[in-house]
Amino acid sequence: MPEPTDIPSFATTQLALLTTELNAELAETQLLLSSTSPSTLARAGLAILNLNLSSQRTGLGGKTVVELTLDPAFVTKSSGSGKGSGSQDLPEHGIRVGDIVAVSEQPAGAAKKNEKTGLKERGVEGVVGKVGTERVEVVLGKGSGDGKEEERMNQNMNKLLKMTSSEMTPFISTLFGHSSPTPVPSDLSTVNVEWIDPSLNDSQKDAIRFALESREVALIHGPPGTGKTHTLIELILQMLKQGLRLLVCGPSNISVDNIVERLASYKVPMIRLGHPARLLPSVLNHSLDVLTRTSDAAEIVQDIRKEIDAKQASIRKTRNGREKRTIYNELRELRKEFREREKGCVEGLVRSSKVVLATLHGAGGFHLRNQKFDVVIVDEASQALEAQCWVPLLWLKASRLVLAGDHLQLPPTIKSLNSKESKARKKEEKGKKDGEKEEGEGKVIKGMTLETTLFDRLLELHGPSIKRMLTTQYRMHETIMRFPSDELYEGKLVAAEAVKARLLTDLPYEVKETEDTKEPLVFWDTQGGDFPEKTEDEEIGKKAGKGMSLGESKSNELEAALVKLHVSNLVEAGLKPEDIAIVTPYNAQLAVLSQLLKERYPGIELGSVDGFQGREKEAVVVSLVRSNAEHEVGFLGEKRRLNVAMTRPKRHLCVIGDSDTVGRGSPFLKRWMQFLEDHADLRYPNVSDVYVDERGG
Ligand SMILES: Nc1ncnc2c1ncn2[C@@H]1O[C@H](COP(=O)(O)OP(=O)(O)OP(=O)(O)O)[C@@H](O)[C@H]1O
Repeated sequence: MPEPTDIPSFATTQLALLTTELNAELAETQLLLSSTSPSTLARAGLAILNLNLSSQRTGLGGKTVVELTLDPAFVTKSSGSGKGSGSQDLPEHGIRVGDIVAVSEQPAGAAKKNEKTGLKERGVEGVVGKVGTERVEVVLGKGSGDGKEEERMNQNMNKLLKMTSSEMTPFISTLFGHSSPTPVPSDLSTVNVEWIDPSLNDSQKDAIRFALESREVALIHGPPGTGKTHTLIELILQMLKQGLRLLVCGPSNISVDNIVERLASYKVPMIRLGHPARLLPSVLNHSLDVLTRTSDAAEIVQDIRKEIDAKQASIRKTRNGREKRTIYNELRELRKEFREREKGCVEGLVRSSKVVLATLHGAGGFHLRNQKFDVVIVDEASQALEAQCWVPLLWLKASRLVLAGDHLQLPPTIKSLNSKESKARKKEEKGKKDGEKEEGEGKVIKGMTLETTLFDRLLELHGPSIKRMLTTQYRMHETIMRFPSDELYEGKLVAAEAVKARLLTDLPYEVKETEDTKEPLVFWDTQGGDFPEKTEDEEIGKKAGKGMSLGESKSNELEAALVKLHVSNLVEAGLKPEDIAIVTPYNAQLAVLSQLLKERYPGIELGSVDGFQGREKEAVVVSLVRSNAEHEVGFLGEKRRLNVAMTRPKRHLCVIGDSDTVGRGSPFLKRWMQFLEDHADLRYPNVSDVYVDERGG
């Protein structure tokens, strides 16, 4: 077993890494805002220009909501639909509900001509509440409610840094490897559980029993399609039956909402903390903001609200100055009481709640101050920064933890991994002698990055005995599953009966049998150098700035033409474009593919591998892009990225790439290329194939 982690050193390292990361993020946004004009941002879908404030109201939680529509004076041919009534369709943009945005004054007149200098004024921050064809609604105020994410993570790491030995609970000691978790018997089949969901499979039941028996920490390892969330729902229900109080978290709002939605069907009374504009509409009824207005306890708060409204109306009727002043004084008192009662109501609601759900960051908010939970459960834990996980753990003095995730898919996205600052920091680390400490600090742990998650670290510290893996997968055809299972999951994955032999031709609508639709796995091998890659500066923020990067990227136009050929063959056979996704690791290739396909097949989904994690489709085409004489594969070399790419499809996976370049990238890639050669339906395309198609279609 590896050495226990020195806590001050861990905290010092995390603090340094978090600072580097924050600086990298700031630098990227700064660069974008200072070097890019508003109109360029708008072209990239990152801004909407020429908006007017059309209305303003008070929304949920007393937050100000502004509605923005296109200024009729600025309507251009490409935007408005000319309905005449003043409202016009907004131009194409990539702004979505839940995005954090700034509403700022647009440079006018002479300033507009000089707009190359970019948007210096950041404006008012808010969260997008609604997006319509003609209007956007923004809920003003800070996105995450209270406090910046970075500040909260830093506070927690500082707390760890200064932790005294009396504060070191057995739980924290286990999390750093200073003690081992209380052993759980390896055979749990005798543990008696009355299952609420009878359809659970054996590995899911085993994982739940394991988590129920564990005292400090349990990991539930859920490879692609194995029903990780499904398992967590049963675990939550079982823990509630045992009378435990639970805090359920995830790194993103969507990961939390996903659980709220599924728990709701079991009528579990629960509270979802978080900014209402960032929650799915289906979970709003469980949100603290709404419950504060609708629950029984809220009635007494509402009574005062009515009184305030009535008093306010009476001011308008009063001419007498003295009377007015009296009413103002009364109003002030009423408002104070309103705030106190609302606070009491909120506290009461949270205190009486057996399950509270929030993002990891949200769990550090003031609503949960001094709250005690028996177990903290974190879904998608391998997508969360470790410092994020410490927010609920330290703030709520947790003593028992369940993490669900898959450390063999992509970790959280880190911007600073290759930044200048991070390189400088590494150099500085190198200069210091091993074990050298600054006064009052821990030493910096070499080789630690923010990509190392709590899930990874715990596995490394305590070994596989602290986890249980789910092994039946409900997504992929057996042939698609084989390689990732053998390479990454010890060959343990089993395809569920219902999915293991499913083909495109078995879809509930008619798909003709062709040489493509009858194959679960197709490989177009472009080896030979006729399909070369190209290096280009990545376009900014294609599609809503997701995966926005200013670095250089790779594309491969001929390979993109092959993608188009394959897609058109599938569609010709009857497959709906909505059932097809194309994924590629390179944003520049995404742009090329988008131009080639989006207009002809609007329903098709195009995405980066990183952006497609967590998703699935009936048919997936993977464009590998790299093809060069030097056999360079760049970040294709990352196993976890390839794992995500190859485990998205249900019935059909088509890989397009140059086995000669890709196969020399790493032993893993070599084995994958060999596997495809042995098990996929192989095609060796000629450049003329795609040229013919281009002329013909
Ligand atoms: N025991 C089961 N029997 C039948 N279907 C199941 C079972 N467990 C999970 N599934 C199905 O498998 C699919 C994936 O489950 P779920 O959405 O819970 O997984 P996830 O953990 O959220 O996703 P992933 O496994 O991709 O991370 C769902 O369609 C779910 O209905």
